[in-house]
Amino acid sequence: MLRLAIQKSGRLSEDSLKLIRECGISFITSSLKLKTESTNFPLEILYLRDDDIPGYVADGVADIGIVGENVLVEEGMQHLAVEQLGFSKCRLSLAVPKGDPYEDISDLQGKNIATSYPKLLQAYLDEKGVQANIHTISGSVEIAPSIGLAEAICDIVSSGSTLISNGLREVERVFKSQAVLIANGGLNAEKQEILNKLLFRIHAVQRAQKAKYILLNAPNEKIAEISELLPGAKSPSILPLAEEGWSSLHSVVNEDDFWEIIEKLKAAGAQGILVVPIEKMIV
Ligand SMILES: Nc1ncnc2c1ncn2[C@@H]1O[C@H](COP(=O)(O)OP(=O)(O)OP(=O)(O)O)[C@@H](O)[C@H]1O
Ligand SMILES: O=P(O)(O)OC[C@H]1O[C@H](OP(=O)(O)OP(=O)(O)O)[C@H](O)[C@@H]1O
Ligand SMILES: [Mg+2]
Repeated sequence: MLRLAIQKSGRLSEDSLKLIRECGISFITSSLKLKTESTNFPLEILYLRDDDIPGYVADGVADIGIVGENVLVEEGMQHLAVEQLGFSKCRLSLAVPKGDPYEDISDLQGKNIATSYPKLLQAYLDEKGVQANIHTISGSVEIAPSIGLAEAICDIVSSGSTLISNGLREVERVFKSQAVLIANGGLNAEKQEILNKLLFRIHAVQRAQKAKYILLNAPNEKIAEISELLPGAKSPSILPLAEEGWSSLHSVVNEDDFWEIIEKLKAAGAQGILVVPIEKMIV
């Protein structure tokens, strides 16, 4: 049985559980139970505070975990990282009160900065050759300037709405983060095999998230031109339609460029274009 540590409640929780479920792994959740076993995969899930996850994985209390890269690097545990998971994307940024005449990082020389990430911030300031006083606080960092605790803050930003609500302006991006899967380096062969199976499923889910299945109708004389626009997994499937002289083409397109491809397909004579999500994708 492999032990997975995930955040009990917070910004990582929902998507961590969603990923495990999309891998076809079933388990029963209850807000009171801090440990559950999957009913169809050799996995036990521990629900923890995110800050504790890297330490537990390093000590072998948990075998694997899901945590933000910001926490992992802050705790000096980046060697545990297995791979990025593509959710809980955010950045660690410096911000000052919006009326502050900030021009560049040298304006923070000798200032007080409140943060929950003193090591990441110190590394950034060192790199820029700036000396400042770092005040470590564990939460509600955005309040610090308005209560006279610091002239600037360094905290997690995603949409930026918390900064705006607190009259702050983002001035420097210190670190880019997303959720990452971490693992203990000394897993035995049995646990490593379970992890490999889990990774195989995660990759199938991730590939599917980036891809769309596309179906369209085209006159036969346009098939070659349209096929060129549809790289697909190999090459498009072509099926004859009941109507003479027409075919249906099926393929896979990348989410990032499908709008552009669709414009080109229409211009090339494609009709009845359908784009549908893919649940799993194995190559
Ligand atoms: N607004 C956000 N958007 C996207 N990701 C975020 C956001 N805020 C934080 N994160 C990411 O999610 C992780 C967990 O954030 P959260 O705010 O839930 O942590 P926390 O309050 O320290 O939780 P815990 O109670 O488990 O200690 C952060 O370390 C960061 O990687
Ligand atoms: O840029 P935004 O989209 O506004 O997000 C940023 C906020 O999100 C996180 O806090 P969260 O809401 O998770 O609360 P917390 O302080 O309890 O961690 C983070 O600490 C910021 O305060
Ligand atoms: Mg925390």
